[in-house]
Amino acid sequence: MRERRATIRAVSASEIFAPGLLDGQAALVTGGGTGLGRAAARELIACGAQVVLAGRREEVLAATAARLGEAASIVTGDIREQEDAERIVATVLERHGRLDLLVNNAGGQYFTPAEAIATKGWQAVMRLNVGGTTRMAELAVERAMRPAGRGTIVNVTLSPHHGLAGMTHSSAARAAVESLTRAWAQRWAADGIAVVAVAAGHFQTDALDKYPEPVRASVARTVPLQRLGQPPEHAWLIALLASELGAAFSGSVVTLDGARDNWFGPWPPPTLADEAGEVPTEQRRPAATR
Ligand SMILES: CCCCCCCCC/C=C/C(=O)SCCNC(=O)CCNC(=O)[C@H](O)C(C)(C)COP(=O)(O)OP(=O)(O)OC[C@H]1O[C@@H](n2cnc3c(N)ncnc32)[C@H](O)[C@@H]1OP(=O)(O)O
Ligand SMILES: NC(=O)C1=CN([C@@H]2O[C@H](COP(=O)(O)OP(=O)(O)OC[C@H]3O[C@@H](n4cnc5c(N)ncnc54)[C@H](OP(=O)(O)O)[C@@H]3O)[C@@H](O)[C@H]2O)C=CC1
Repeated sequence: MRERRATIRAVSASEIFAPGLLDGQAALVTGGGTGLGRAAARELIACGAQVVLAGRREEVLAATAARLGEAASIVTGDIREQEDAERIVATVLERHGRLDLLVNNAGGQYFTPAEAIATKGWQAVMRLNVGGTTRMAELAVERAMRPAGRGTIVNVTLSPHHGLAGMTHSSAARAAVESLTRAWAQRWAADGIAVVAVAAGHFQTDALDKYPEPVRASVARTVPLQRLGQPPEHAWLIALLASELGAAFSGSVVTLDGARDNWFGPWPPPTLADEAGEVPTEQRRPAATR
């Protein structure tokens, strides 16, 4: 069996963790087809886990799974919808009979001044980042982790510790996820479940292409390391938290932001505002790709 796996292995061994760190584990990564989710899935597989990638776009998930090999499989669904979320968790259990790790990675927002956020836009960001994250966590606990008496939930958030003046909806949503992480860690401790949040700074994924160019250009220069985070660095932290050490972090928010946070300074940002004080906003994704 070992030999067979070696011949069909699509993901090379972890660069930093011992082989077999996560052997036998089943993981669910929401938003696993792209960016940080894809990198996490790759590292979890490199450490021995079986990984189910969830998201709304089948072609994106399928392309990633093809690159990751047979330890990866996909399930489509929208985590904002209860039926979809239930089906996602049920699919993991049908395939693997267990769910050891939920990486609650699907999330996002758009960049715009607070006063320009429509009620519907505020609700859209809350439904995804707070509602979707909560729904997935509760389903994973009820259907898989509590019955098994073990499990780990990693909530991927973006670090809002200075407040996100250009994304106030996400600032509130991510702060809520941090608070929920602490509360869930207490609530589910007796069930053997660890809950941790990873508060990320700026990582070089395709998703950053959607932010206004002047914003992107200025960011790397303001990180002490003078560079953006790389997805494998984020993925290594996810794998570490999936290991036995994860339990010791339960209730913690681990900040991985190069000491930059996602925001600092006044509004409007002097480097972005034009003479009238206007700041570039974000274009919407074309409907077909949303
Ligand atoms: C280095 C660089 C550093 C850049 C600066 C700092 C970056 C910090 C680092 C963080 C990086 C990341 O998080 S990177 C990850 C980014 N990835 C994502 O954001 C992907 C997921 N995001 C999304 O799907 C969307 O942003 C989200 C709003 C959450 C959901 O969109 P949907 O269209 O599905 O939402 P719906 O429920 O249909 O509601 C749509 C309503 O939302 C509002 N709305 C949605 N997009 C809008 C937009 N662009 N401008 C205005 N309004 C918008 C409108 O009111 C819409 O109503 P109508 O007008 O009536 O339709
Ligand atoms: N890149 C960065 O610098 C940072 C990113 N983050 C956070 O990390 C996470 C991943 O970011 P990143 O990889 O860069 O960005 P992406 O936009 O590539 O990732 C978002 C993923 O979530 C999926 N998704 C979005 N909405 C839903 C939904 N309603 N149901 C199911 N899946 C959904 C998307 O797939 P699909 O559209 O097919 O559903 C996509 O795969 C996000 O939560 C992001 O906010 C935090 C800090 C920094």
